[in-house]
Amino acid sequence: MTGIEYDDFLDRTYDPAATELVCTFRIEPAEEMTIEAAASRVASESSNGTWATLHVDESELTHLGAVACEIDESENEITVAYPADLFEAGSMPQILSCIAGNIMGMKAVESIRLEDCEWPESIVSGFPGPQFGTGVAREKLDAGDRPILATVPKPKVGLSTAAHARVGEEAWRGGVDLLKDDENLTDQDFNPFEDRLAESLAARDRVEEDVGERKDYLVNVTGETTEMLERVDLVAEHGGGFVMVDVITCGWAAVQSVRERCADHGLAIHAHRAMHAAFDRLDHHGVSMRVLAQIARLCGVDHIHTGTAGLGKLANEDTPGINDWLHGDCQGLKPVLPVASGGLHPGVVDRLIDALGTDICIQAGGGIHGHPDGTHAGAKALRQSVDASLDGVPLDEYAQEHAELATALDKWGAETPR
Ligand SMILES: O=C(COP(=O)(O)O)[C@H](O)[C@H](O)COP(=O)(O)O
Ligand SMILES: [Mg+2]
Repeated sequence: MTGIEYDDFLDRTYDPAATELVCTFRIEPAEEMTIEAAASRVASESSNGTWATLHVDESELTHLGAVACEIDESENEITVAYPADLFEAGSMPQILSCIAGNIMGMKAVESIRLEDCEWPESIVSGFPGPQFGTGVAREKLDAGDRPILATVPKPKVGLSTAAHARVGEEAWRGGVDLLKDDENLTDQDFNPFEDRLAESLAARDRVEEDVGERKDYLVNVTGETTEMLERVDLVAEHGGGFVMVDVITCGWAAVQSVRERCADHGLAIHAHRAMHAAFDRLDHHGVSMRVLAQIARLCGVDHIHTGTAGLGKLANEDTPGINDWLHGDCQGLKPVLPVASGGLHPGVVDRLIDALGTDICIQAGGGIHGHPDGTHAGAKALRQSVDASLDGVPLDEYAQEHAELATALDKWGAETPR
């Protein structure tokens, strides 16, 4: 018989093996508890320990205990190494039930935030990663090396199917690459899914024919999983190239199913992150956007929203740092295209590209449809602001020869909205 206690999960001299999943947490220990004691409880509860000392027959036990191995008292940061055998291959729900499960509500910590993960090959190999990733700019669209431009019709819900498709057509003709549904538009009576899909893709085909640039539609397939897979099939039947999924509200298991079905059809996945802030907005508790983006990449989305580096309407974590991770190597997975969205308009595009580079998608709703001369002019203004930024011409100078941009700058200046 052997006893398993909290102390067994702490070893400050331990050097994690390359096969282990290494997680960084920020923790606030409970009152009168040392950070070492709290760290060992985190490692214990998230692997194979519990609150009581256990007595187990060694011969019947696989050693799967995690080790709290680094503790930075000044930052309240701890590192925990998890043996690969703790995890079921290719199951994101099971991984999260370990590393972001009970520990999030454990009384041994006042608060706990999963900040970052280092994903070993042994775990990554169980996941597909993106099918296209940043390659969509050239494989599915004609964006070349410039940022992909996308727009979401506003109001976000309530437009009829015909109005929605018309707004999309105007935006495509004005120069955006992608029409996108909003996160809460799925299959409601005022704008049914299949009608919207058919009408929008018919409009896309007309525009492609006329302007000679490939365009596409990020149609929101979000729903119950079986329903969602049927919607994915419909997108393929109607000749679409992308689906959009609200990945946090659907859950990662559903995203994994959608990824598999999308591979059958060669469809790319645009990940909207509505509800992410419930996990990541507080800097001392929850799961960071960095980790959510990592999970999304493993599960295989091609685009994911990561914020605007503070230039939009929503609070952002470290957008440049997250984007660097999405663009960088992760055990050979394809890179993911980061999407900047939420309160963007032509007047902030130069600073956005300075902050995030060109390998991004720039998505604007109000910043296009709120243009005083309407959607077509708004789309032209956004494209002009990108062209000016890539040519290194100040926006106000470029606006002297580009009326749509001039009107947008008159309206919004370079302000960051709230
Ligand atoms: O509706 C919009 C953008 O509309 P608008 O351009 O009118 O603000 C997007 O759903 C969110 O901004 C997503 O934000 P994030 O990318 O931060 O998840
Ligand atoms: Mg939205």
